[in-house]
Amino acid sequence: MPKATALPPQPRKAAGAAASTGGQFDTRTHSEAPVSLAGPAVTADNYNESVARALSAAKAYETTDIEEMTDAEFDRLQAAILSYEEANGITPDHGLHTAVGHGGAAGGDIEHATLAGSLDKPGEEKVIEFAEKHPNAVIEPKIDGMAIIVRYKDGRLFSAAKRGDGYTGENVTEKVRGVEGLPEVAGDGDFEVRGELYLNDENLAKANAVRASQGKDPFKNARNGVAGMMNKDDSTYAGLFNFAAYSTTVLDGADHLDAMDELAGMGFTTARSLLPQSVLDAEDPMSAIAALGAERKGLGFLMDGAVLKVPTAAEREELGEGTRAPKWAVAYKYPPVEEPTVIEDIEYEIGKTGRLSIRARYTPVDVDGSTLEFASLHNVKDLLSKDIRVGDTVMAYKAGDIIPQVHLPRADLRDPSSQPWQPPAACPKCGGEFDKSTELWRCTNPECSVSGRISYAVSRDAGLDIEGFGGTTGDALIEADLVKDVSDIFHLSEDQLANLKLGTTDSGADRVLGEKNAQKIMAEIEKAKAQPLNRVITALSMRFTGRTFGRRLAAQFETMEALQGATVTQLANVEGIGEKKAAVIHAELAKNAPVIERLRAAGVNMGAPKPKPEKGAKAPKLVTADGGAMNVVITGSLKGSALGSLTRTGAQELIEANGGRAAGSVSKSTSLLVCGEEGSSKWLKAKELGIPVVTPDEFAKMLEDGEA
Ligand SMILES: NC(=O)c1ccc[n+]([C@@H]2O[C@H](COP(=O)([O-])OP(=O)(O)OC[C@H]3O[C@@H](n4cnc5c(N)ncnc54)[C@H](O)[C@@H]3O)[C@@H](O)[C@H]2O)c1
Ligand SMILES: [Zn+2]
Repeated sequence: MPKATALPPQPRKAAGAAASTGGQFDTRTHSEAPVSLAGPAVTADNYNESVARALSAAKAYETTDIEEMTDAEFDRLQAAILSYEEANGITPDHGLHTAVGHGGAAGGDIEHATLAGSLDKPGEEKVIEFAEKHPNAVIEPKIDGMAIIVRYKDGRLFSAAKRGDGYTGENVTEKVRGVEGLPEVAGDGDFEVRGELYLNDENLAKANAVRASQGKDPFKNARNGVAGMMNKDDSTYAGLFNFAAYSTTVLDGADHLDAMDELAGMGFTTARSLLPQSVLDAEDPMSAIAALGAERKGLGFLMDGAVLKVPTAAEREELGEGTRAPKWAVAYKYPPVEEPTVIEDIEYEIGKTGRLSIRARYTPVDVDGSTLEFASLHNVKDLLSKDIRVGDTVMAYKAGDIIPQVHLPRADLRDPSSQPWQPPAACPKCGGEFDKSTELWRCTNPECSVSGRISYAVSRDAGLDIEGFGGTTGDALIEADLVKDVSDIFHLSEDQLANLKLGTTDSGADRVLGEKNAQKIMAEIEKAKAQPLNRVITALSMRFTGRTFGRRLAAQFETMEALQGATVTQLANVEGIGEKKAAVIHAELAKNAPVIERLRAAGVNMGAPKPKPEKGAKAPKLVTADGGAMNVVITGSLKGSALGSLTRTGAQELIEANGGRAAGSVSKSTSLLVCGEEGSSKWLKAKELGIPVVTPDEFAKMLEDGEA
């Protein structure tokens, strides 16, 4: 079971960022040493098993959409195997380091004219060395998909094959006809084009829509998508690929750049044409590589590296081919954008708006240049559907390069005794109940969050009755720190409201409250300044000053000043309050003095002493024969009656303004029941106790005529 950890308040984030995740956590990265999941070194004990694991992963990688490990994990495992073999003089025959495909690919029925090899990825130092040795080398994007070798005969697409084992490959001709960037007709000659079959974001989305319609999980990424789609016998994904060429025999003996231009002229997409080219500076090749890498996000397709190539045919000939890759090119692979790590805890926080945010804390891990430690987990539903558990191995990545996320819990690495995560039963901050009506759970305790307090303060029934202030608008004001307590409402400017950011539109523009709405709310705020004192007291959201006590305190002290000056004993004498509550209210009043002062400064009603009844003035209407206040209970709907415009609190205020006392339930001490529904439980009780019952209309008349 994950333990619930209530966090100390976190530094604020921009409202937009918080809104996009529903999260409140500070997601800054962290500087502890990252974890490496390289696994144990390869030893005599695990050598065979390590090779088998690598071969199995390579096979799955080549022929299915299943990724048994990440590329970085695979590369580390392969390097560990190689170094064990070198240290022990082993000459392996498993094919993991030879030809292509890391032993994963089988040959096929199409023979390649020349070796369809891989690319050497020698690491930064060797890449720099290569650039220094070949100052005329060009740089181009390395697209992450699947290599295909396409042959044209008389200018018509004749065959297409996978790379296979480097010598022969599977025939995929019919699968690639009609693919974007790969024309069916090109000139009139015989030639070969090699290039990458890949998925841009648009085609990945389309392919995933196909999968969704078949009830299948989406592809994990575009690379796995291509492998999975090429493996299918059906034509479900026909046309949903992209193609970009990176080598050709179309111009015999020509410079690489000319050959690529020629292809582009024939209607091919070339790898070079996909990205604005940076020029390779032999003195500082890494800066050009970094510049190309900086374009990675927002490209709309996967690019996993940069390729440095010697462009002239003569030099290529001279340098020749290695056993698995040409010697005239090298690739630099960009650091992975996600890394595996282990979830250590699932943590909760209740934000200012009362929303539950959930995040995972995991073993710190280096991803694309920063160390990550936390991931936003969105909402309860999302977390349950992903089935992420404490102890799980997950992939950590940066979403939009700011807010880290995790995905893909690895069921195969899961401790068999691990338990599914359980959402918290109650608010971890106050123990209150959750409102689960939307995906972002919210604590319903008004005292638990700023938002809870503010929505209570502006509510029509209990508070200052300010319309248009709840929901999104209220939350946005709170997120933007424009409203921290009720007094801030009365110091808002029309400009602040008009420019309040409520979210973003579909096209990414800011959605603001706007002038018209701002004017309406300003008018509501102005009107609220005249609300009766009892509502102002209640709107302060102090403990024990809800509707009923708000009214009793207002009736007793008449002005805010008098209430603030009241001693604990004076407060305790108010009906129903008593010593204990009085001490709390006294302390709350002192604590809220600055808020009250700001309300006063804004012109909010602070009450006025009641004028002494003049001689001959009418006596209050709701008094008993012995001069005490009548206990009046109002129940049922007031709609359609003479009291129809009143809320429950409004009706209770009316009773008290007429000298009565509003009560909630019928008992022996009830003097009168106002009830429009014969036969209701209160009506029956009143009849049973012999208490007079009047309809709302009769009651309104009573107050007019003074016939109580
Ligand atoms: N996750 C796994 O389980 C798993 C298993 C096996 C291999 N792999 C990954 O596969 C990769 C190894 O495959 P590889 O040997 O084919 O190397 P590679 O795919 O990294 O590089 C060679 C390929 O790059 C492609 N390419 C893209 N743009 C190019 C351009 N502009 N010019 C030239 N070539 C371009 C070509 O298809 C070429 O065949 C490694 O990254 C490894 O991590 C992963
Ligand atoms: Zn709470």
